[in-house]
Amino acid sequence: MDDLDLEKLRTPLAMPSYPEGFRSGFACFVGRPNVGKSTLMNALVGQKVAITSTQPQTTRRTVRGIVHREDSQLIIVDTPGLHKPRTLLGERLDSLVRSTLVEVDVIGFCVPADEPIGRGDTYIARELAAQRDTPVVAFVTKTDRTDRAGVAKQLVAVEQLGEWADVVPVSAESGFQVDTATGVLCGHLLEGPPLYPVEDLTDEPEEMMVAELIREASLEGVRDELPHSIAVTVEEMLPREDTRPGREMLDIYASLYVERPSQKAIVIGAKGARLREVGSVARRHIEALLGTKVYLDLRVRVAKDWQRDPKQLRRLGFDQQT
Ligand SMILES: Nc1nc2c(ncn2[C@@H]2O[C@H](COP(=O)(O)OP(=O)(O)OP(=O)(O)O)[C@@H](O)[C@H]2O)c(=O)[nH]1
Repeated sequence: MDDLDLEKLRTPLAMPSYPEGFRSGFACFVGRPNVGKSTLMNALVGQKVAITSTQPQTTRRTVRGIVHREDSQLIIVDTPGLHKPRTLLGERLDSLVRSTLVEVDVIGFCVPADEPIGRGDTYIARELAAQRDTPVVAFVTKTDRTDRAGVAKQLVAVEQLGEWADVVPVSAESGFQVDTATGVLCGHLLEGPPLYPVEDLTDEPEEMMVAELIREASLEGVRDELPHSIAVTVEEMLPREDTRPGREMLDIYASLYVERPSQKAIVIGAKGARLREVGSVARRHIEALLGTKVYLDLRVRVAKDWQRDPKQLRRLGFDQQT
């Protein structure tokens, strides 16, 4: 325990062991609205949907789901811009979309089996062709909505739209080829360790996410002074009672732990100014991610040398990763 390397735990969150040849990485789904991206993603992820912002890479993205397999871990990221037809079908893809397409290891391009290919599909296909460094798997979705001949015809049509690493027919509704879809995507990941521990994300994904957002905000500007000394726990997350419809509010009580009183002073700042800023930045991010108004009660506590104390580590949620 004493030799626990927290840096390692964080990026990536370490798991005890993983099989040789294990693959891990990121994917995103693109396609015009209503083609079944979200449904397919949920089908791939199954029960293990986890919304989190914990981000082993440099740029923060919202993780929509994580597919855990024995031989691989596929992390599906969400790109807000990809869901906005105006952005996607407009004159250009915005930079967020472009940067996501470049950052992920594999892109899933969705075209429904039961609709003729239209301008929207062609436009996206052209844009994807420009992503030369990232493999694109084309999915012909909603195959349950047409017959075999219809699916075959659409497979040919999609094939001709661009240079795809694979073209896979799939139905999220019936489950047809869902495992194959996962397998094909995972086949494009690089060898590497799991980036997220299974239990953490399935247990309390939202608390984890909130804690991570607070930790991120608290490190802003003091990374050099307090590189690994801050841990955050979320004590309680409760919907506020007696709110009027449309004015729902989530009360979040969180503690921010530092190791020494001197660090506490840094985090709090002169007359509490820094802590207020941390709270307000974190709150904005939490609200954006959870889609609800948030009241954030943030306390700074000193947990003396928490990095060296097994009990403290357990309390701060690091025990499962050792
Ligand atoms: N029959 C059938 N319906 C599906 C399937 N996949 C998705 N749908 C339906 O198609 C509609 C659109 O699915 P979504 O997953 O929301 O599509 P999307 O591409 O994420 O849509 P946007 O969020 O608007 O971009 C929903 O009504 C789904 O229930 C499928 O495999 N079979």
